[in-house]
Parts: sequence; structure tokens; C-alpha cells
Amino acid sequence: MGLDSGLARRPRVGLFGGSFDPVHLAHLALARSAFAELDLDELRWQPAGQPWQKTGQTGRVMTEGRHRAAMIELLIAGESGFVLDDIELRRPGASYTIDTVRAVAAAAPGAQLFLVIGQDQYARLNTWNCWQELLRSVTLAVAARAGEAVSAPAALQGFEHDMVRLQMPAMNISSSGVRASVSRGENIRPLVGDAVAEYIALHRLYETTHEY
Ligand SMILES: Nc1ncnc2c1ncn2[C@@H]1O[C@H](COP(=O)(O)OP(=O)(O)OP(=O)(O)O)[C@@H](O)[C@H]1O
Ligand SMILES: O=C(O)c1ccc[n+]([C@@H]2O[C@H](COP(=O)([O-])O)[C@@H](O)[C@H]2O)c1
Repeated sequence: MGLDSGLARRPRVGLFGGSFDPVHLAHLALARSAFAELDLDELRWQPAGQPWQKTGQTGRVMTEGRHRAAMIELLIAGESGFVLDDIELRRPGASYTIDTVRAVAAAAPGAQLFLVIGQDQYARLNTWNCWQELLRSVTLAVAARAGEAVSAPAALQGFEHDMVRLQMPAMNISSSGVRASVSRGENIRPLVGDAVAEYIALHRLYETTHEY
């Protein structure tokens, strides 16, 4: 055993899950903020296969996973430390983050895991599957959303957990807003960047969306 073996730095891995339907520039800003502020070795973008809270009750149909993944690849091309991880697209059934965390932890024992989310998801984290185990397994990294400063929701108060506030200033961009803009024929380049806007136009995504 080497003299400094007890001092080895644990790999710091960020998990960034989302519907990403489509991915947009606030996602990129959030990922960059997390990567820099948390001193991550790697940030994994993990598009959800079946985001059950978005599809379950409403019956909303997600854009095919291959399109959502392709748009992420375009957006993160050239960003060092960012990887597309299709673990949730390959897993059948509802996408539960706890299953992903268990799988990543088993594959990378010793890694410190950071779960990157926006305040809207932090506010409802107690509705997630096995949320208490999840909170014991990761450090949350939370960003403000427009009109929603980072703040622990009442339902989590009294349940100790590690949480880091990200410094990223709130950005008023959402996937639902992008979908609505496309269906109105507006220019979405300022919301998603050129490459993703061109992909959406080429594949004629979101043109016939009726609910956002
Ligand atoms: N503008 C934003 N600022 C901070 N976090 C964001 C922003 N947009 C999305 N996120 C976070 O990114 C993650 C993935 O979000 P998601 O793919 O659902 O995008 P969305 O814009 O919230 O989508 P929708 O409008 O369809 O609900 C979530 O944790 C969400 O809170
Ligand atoms: O694990 C759960 O039960 C759970 C419930 C709601 C959301 N999530 C995850 O949170 C991430 C953001 O979700 P969304 O709906 O904002 O795209 C995405 O990876 C979802 O799979 C996870």
C-alpha cells in the first residue's frame, strides 16, 4: 500500500438527468456551473427513457430517445468532461433516478455522486421514488429557476441531506417554452443554439405539438 493511499481523491461524478425534450441553453449553463463549482471529473447527461411524472398522468408522448440523445450530443460537442450516458434510455419501464444512482455507484465504488437539478425538482423531491435513500446516496446540486430561488422545501426539512447551491443566475428558458416557440414558427436559436435548432428543423420536431 502506498504512503499516500489514504489521501487519494475520490472521483467526483455529476449526474444530470432530464427529459431534455429538447435540451436547451439553460441546461448547458446549469451543467457548466455544476462542473466548475463542484470541481467534477465528469458530468453525465442522462436523458430519461420514461419520465413517469411527465408521461404518467398527462399521457404526454416524449420525443423518441434517439432524437433527444442526438440533440444532447450536438449541444455538448467539444465540452471536456461532459458525456452522454444512455443508461435510462436502455432501461425498460419508468425512469427512477434511484435505479441510475445504484447502478453508477455499483460500477464506480468510491465515487462521490452529485445529482444536478433545478429548484422545480428540488421542490418536489419528496415525490420521487425512494427519495430518502436517494438523499443518503448523493449530494444535491441545485440551481435557481426563473422566479424560484434555491430553497429547501418544507417536505425535506427535518430530513438531513447534503445540498450545494449553484451560482448560475436564473435563466428563463424551458423545454416547454421551446416546443411552444417551434409550433408558433419562432426563431429558437437563442434558446437552444444553432446546432440543436438545425436538428429540430431537419427532423421537423415539435411542429405539431398540441400540449406543452
Ligand atoms: N432554466 C433552467 N434553470 C435551471 N434548471 C433548469 C432549467 N431548465 C431545466 N432545468 C433543470 O434541468 C433538469 C432537466 O429539466 P427538463 O429536461 O425537464 O427541462 P425543462 O425545461 O424543465 O422541461 P419542461 O419545460 O418540459 O418541463 C431539471 O432538473 C430541471 O429543473
Ligand atoms: O426517480 C424519480 O421518481 C423521479 C421523479 C421525477 C423526476 N425524476 C428525474 O428528474 C430529472 C428531471 O426530470 P424532469 O421531469 O424535470 O425532466 C429526470 O432525470 C427525471 O427522471 C426522477
